[in-house]
Amino acid sequence: MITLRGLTKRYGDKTAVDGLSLEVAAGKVTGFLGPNGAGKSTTMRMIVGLDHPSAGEALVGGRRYAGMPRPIREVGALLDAGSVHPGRSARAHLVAMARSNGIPLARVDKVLGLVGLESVAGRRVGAYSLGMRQRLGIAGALLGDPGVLMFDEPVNGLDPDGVLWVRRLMRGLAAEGRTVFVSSHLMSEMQLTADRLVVLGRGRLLTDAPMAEVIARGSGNAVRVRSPRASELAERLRAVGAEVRRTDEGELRVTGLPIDRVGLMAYEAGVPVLELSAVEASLEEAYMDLTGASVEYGTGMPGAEALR
Ligand SMILES: Nc1ncnc2c1ncn2[C@@H]1O[C@H](COP(=O)(O)OP(=O)(O)OP(=O)(O)O)[C@@H](O)[C@H]1O
Repeated sequence: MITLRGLTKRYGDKTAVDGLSLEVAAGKVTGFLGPNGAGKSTTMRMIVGLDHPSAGEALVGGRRYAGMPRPIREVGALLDAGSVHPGRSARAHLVAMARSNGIPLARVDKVLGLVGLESVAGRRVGAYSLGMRQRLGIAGALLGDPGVLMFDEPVNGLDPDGVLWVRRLMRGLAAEGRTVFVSSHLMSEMQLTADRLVVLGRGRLLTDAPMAEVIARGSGNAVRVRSPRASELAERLRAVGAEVRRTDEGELRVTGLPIDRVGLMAYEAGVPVLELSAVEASLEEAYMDLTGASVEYGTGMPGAEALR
């Protein structure tokens, strides 16, 4: 379990992490989300003692990282896949880590096999692709067989096969009772991987809740209806209190009315309907609703014409 109590990090007058208090439970995958610069990496760095909190504390299994005699046996982390010396081989890197942490060398081949790097383990890491470096970083996190694992953007640079592999790995580690804390900007992937979500915005906690609850709170559940007389239908739907948005020429997104009611109203009004479908709420929409006001480096969502 990871426990954060009033965790705060200031850089000059910038507060990167602002009074964060929460618990990341064992036996679950907890997704860590937030816009660029929200403070996710800084939080993870403080958990593994790479940054010192300006206030508050971060505990793993009730203890500070700095007080652990063999820390990588208790918490494994992939924070920056590019941090390995490029002249070293993957095996040499893992052997050095194992030696300095009292881990049997047999474990090196075990984790190389687990991440699928055994055939290239003797090659210089400098010649590795981004995806291979990610796999090596994951191998390093798993080396000490720790009960707590943290991954900062683990699927960054991985091909679809690698993304699926990471998802299965995270789920498997949680099923073994480990604490898995993982950050990502890929909402669709997170929706498939995490049980619970922690969302940050400008260093502050926006949400700490089960995945299903976060999605249900979003405005994603809706009805899509396509009609050549969309404006007329929109007017009728609004008149009974529905919220109606035009998403495309002749296409409406309706919230606040069940799908049958939308269909019946169109029928009663004699408005032709070309498509009527339920839109499943997605994490992406719920996330956008949650973080809209916290995006620091927003683009204002330009259309393609603005980029020409
Ligand atoms: N060493 C540092 N010195 C000064 N400011 C820093 C330092 N490290 C991080 N920051 C600032 O702290 C804030 C939080 O950064 P952090 O990297 O933790 O965010 P993040 O949520 O991981 O973002 P991203 O999704 O872009 O990786 C940012 O505004 C960043 O510029």
